[in-house]
Amino acid sequence: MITIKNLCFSYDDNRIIENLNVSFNENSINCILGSSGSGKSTLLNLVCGINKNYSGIIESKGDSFSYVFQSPTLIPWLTIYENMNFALKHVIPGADIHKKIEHYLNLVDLLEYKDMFPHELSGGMKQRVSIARAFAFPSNYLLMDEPFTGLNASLKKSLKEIFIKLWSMEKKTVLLVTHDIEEALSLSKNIYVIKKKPVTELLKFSINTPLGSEELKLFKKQLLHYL
Ligand SMILES: Nc1ncnc2c1ncn2[C@@H]1O[C@H](COP(=O)(O)OP(=O)(O)OP(=O)(O)O)[C@@H](O)[C@H]1O
Repeated sequence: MITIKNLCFSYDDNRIIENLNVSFNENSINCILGSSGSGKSTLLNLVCGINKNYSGIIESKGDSFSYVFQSPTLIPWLTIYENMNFALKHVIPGADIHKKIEHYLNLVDLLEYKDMFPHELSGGMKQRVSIARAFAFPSNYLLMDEPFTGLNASLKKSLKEIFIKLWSMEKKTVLLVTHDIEEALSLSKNIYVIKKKPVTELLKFSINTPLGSEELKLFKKQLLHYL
């Protein structure tokens, strides 16, 4: 569970978050939806401790995080296998690491590419490595910042399927930020909408039963109102 109490944060005079109270469901996918510049990445950076000068309380049990960003952050001079190894070598015992890397690369259908370098892979393949690395890392939380943005529709669909497959096998508490309503609806039952800047509240929508097409249209219209 991630719980945020009375959180305030500014970049100099630019107030981004003002007295925010929110908690996110454990072992579920929580999508944070907001327009560009509304403070989504800032909030993720606060949760994982990159942004430090805040007031208020951010509680997260376990405090270990994996990340997937919009552009895959792979080290160019290391192979795919070595990139995985680099991220995991301090947190996974030496005897287990080889099996673990191969297991996760296999899950994202990239085992045969393990000795290639990032520049030899497509954008979608590199993002699959990022997803494999994020799940291989022994963390409680997975923070995803626009992980499917900028990819074409079929690539986006297959990456989302891979993400859901790994998450269903090993549930982590996911905070995924996006400005894409369709993406949020396709990934999560828990959608938190940033209404405006500064962020004073996240409007929570829980979708527990599948929506009919008319309900869905209405719901999207309601969400668009905030974006
Ligand atoms: N390191 C920084 N220093 C100063 N201002 C920043 C910094 N990072 C972000 N900002 C400002 O904070 C505000 C929120 O930025 P943030 O990146 O959190 O928004 P976002 O919702 O993630 O946007 P996008 O969807 O475009 O990535 C913006 O006005 C931005 O200019």
